[in-house]
Amino acid sequence: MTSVIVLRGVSPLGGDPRDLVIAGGRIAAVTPPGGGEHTSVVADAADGAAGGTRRGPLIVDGAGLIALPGFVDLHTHLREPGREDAETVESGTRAAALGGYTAVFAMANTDPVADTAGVVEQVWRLGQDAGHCEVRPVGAVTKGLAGSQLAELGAMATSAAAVRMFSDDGHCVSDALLMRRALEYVKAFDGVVAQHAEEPRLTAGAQMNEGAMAACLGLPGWPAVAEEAIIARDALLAGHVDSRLHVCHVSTAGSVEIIRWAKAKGWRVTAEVTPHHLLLTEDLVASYDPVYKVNPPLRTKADTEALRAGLADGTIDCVATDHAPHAPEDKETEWAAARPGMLGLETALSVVIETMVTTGHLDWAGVADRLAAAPARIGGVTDTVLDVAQFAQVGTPATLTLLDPRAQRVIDPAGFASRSTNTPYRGRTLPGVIRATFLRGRPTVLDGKIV
Ligand SMILES: NC(=O)N[C@@H](CC(=O)O)C(=O)O
Ligand SMILES: [Zn+2]
Repeated sequence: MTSVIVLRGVSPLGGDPRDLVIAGGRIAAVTPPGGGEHTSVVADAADGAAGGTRRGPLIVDGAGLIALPGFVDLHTHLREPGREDAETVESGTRAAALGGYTAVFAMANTDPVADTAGVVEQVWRLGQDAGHCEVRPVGAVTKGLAGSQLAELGAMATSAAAVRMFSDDGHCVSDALLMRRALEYVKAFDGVVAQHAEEPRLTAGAQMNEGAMAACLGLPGWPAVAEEAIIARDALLAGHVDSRLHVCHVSTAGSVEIIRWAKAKGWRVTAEVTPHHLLLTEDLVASYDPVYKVNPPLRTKADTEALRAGLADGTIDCVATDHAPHAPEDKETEWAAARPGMLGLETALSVVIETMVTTGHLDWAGVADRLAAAPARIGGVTDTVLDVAQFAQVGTPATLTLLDPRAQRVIDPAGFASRSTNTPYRGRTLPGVIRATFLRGRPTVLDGKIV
């Protein structure tokens, strides 16, 4: 594979077209778009950057494509070890690269649970071997996700996987003292505790959002307050011990208000929203199709609107997919028995365009911040720019994705790289197609296909 690449006529952050020359894993030159006799200028720049060895750069026709920094997903379930039938590190990171991602945080609710240095190192190594994107393992907060004893946080932080984010996701750390201790402990290595905010006593037996729709469908409700009470408590704890809290998959308007309040206090609280909570609402549950079953549940239109506004104004820092693959026997069953969770990696950008760009909530620089720079800051990812203003400048890492904002596609999981098919968007036409992804100057996706 050639080490010099020229991206011809791409629009960084949706701005004026440029030729980007990539060499040595970084942006080596940025020039006005060439073509014709300008080719040699670009090729010369590439040669210079490559140390004078002419190997013939790989030319990528980027006309009409927008270049954004590679996306960072703070919330991915890769299912390995334990449920390799639903997803593996290899298949999940392929899905990630095809979705424009260059780094994913692999959640700890595997089997065995990622609560020791051994398991997080195993996942990290599998990610290195697959090579489709960076894999950053998330360590469990409590042993076995059981919520009673802290896991070996320090051992995971100092392991080869260098864990910085800890979460019992799938479960809430509901014990306030344990949550306080975890927040205090991770300060030693600038870690962050990512909370799945769900007061379990308020959600026992819950099957969907609590409200009129649940009453109508005869399903036990999952009230907004079960999420909001934990977020408020944890924000207070994070403020009290001056540590970093990250709130997973925020789903209610009230949660947005609480996070806005916590940030105004100056506490170190960050938050993510999933694509599905930006787009989908609880009425879909009327079909009783378990593809719409997810934790936290799909909420109301008013909630989606508050989430969009919160993401637009930065109250919610970033988008995270909560990519949750499930095998057919766990998902394609009756509603009450089905596992919660939906796929996200291969459709996230499209849903963000549909809900945030088309609606005028975010421009492309805003998308770059919410999908790449902000999660990189929260997770401590260094290959992605931490400030979108630094993107596509000479010397910055060539970790980026190229997308066609005008192309539409009909979502069909048969074409997904994921091993699972539980997408709630099957049959929908959505905008935006990823054409290429580069990780430190190396193509992971070209022409919409894994390299
Ligand atoms: N979101 C879900 O509905 N499910 C996730 C767990 C989680 O993120 O809470 C899973 O692991 O399947
Ligand atoms: Zn969760």
